[in-house]
Amino acid sequence: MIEFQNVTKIYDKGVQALTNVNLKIEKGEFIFLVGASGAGKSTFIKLLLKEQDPTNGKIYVGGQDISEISRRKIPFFRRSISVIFQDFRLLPNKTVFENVAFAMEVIEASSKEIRRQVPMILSMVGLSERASQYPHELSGGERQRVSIARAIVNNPSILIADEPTGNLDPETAWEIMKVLKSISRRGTTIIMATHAKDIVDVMQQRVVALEKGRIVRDEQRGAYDYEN
Ligand SMILES: Nc1ncnc2c1ncn2[C@@H]1O[C@H](COP(=O)(O)OP(=O)(O)OP(=O)(O)O)[C@@H](O)[C@H]1O
Repeated sequence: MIEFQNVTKIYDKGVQALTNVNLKIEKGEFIFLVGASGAGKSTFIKLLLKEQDPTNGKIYVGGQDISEISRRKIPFFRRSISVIFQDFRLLPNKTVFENVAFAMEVIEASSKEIRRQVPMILSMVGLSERASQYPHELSGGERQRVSIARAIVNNPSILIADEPTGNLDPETAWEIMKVLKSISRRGTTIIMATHAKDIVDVMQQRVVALEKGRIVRDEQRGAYDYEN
């Protein structure tokens, strides 16, 4: 469902962030993207989201060459891929319910659909009791669960998690991993960029390692295998 074919990205000023990257990711896979700072993880994610264009090579998502998506269709494309971040990025003046509902309002879902869908997703991430609270009234783990709820409420086929446990203590990080795993079991493809060695080692998922812009390792049930 995702395929990088010989993808190279050279930024202005000549920085070569990715070199001849070839990678196939099937629907529903859970992948850890690892590598030292500057190895090219964020570039990989930006190319996949079509925030940047590759200098060379092709990227296919759901069988479509994403370089051929017209400007007009980019918003629809972006709906199929959601992202969560280390710093949650919630709207501070909206409640938990409203933060999640907002993602549906943006795509013009009806209020009936919103009333049906948001409670269901909040229950999935274990936040039913927190619906009317504001982000500042929540723990870090709860905030990340809100951001996950918001990311999946419109049923994306791909969820990108960019260092999602980076701001969380180990126990809370594991709670978030359980939530991500349960989402992946529903068929959502998950790509998680991370430096969290413990998590990668215990989860035993596919590990793709980047080093200086090249894929140096791609293992099923892999380990982190790096010094942080
Ligand atoms: N917009 C840009 N313009 C020029 N160079 C860039 C740009 N973005 C990233 N780079 C460079 O490309 C290389 C890869 O960076 P990238 O952000 O993809 O790495 P990363 O693996 O995500 O690192 P981190 O773990 O620190 O987030 C680095 O050398 C970086 O300095």
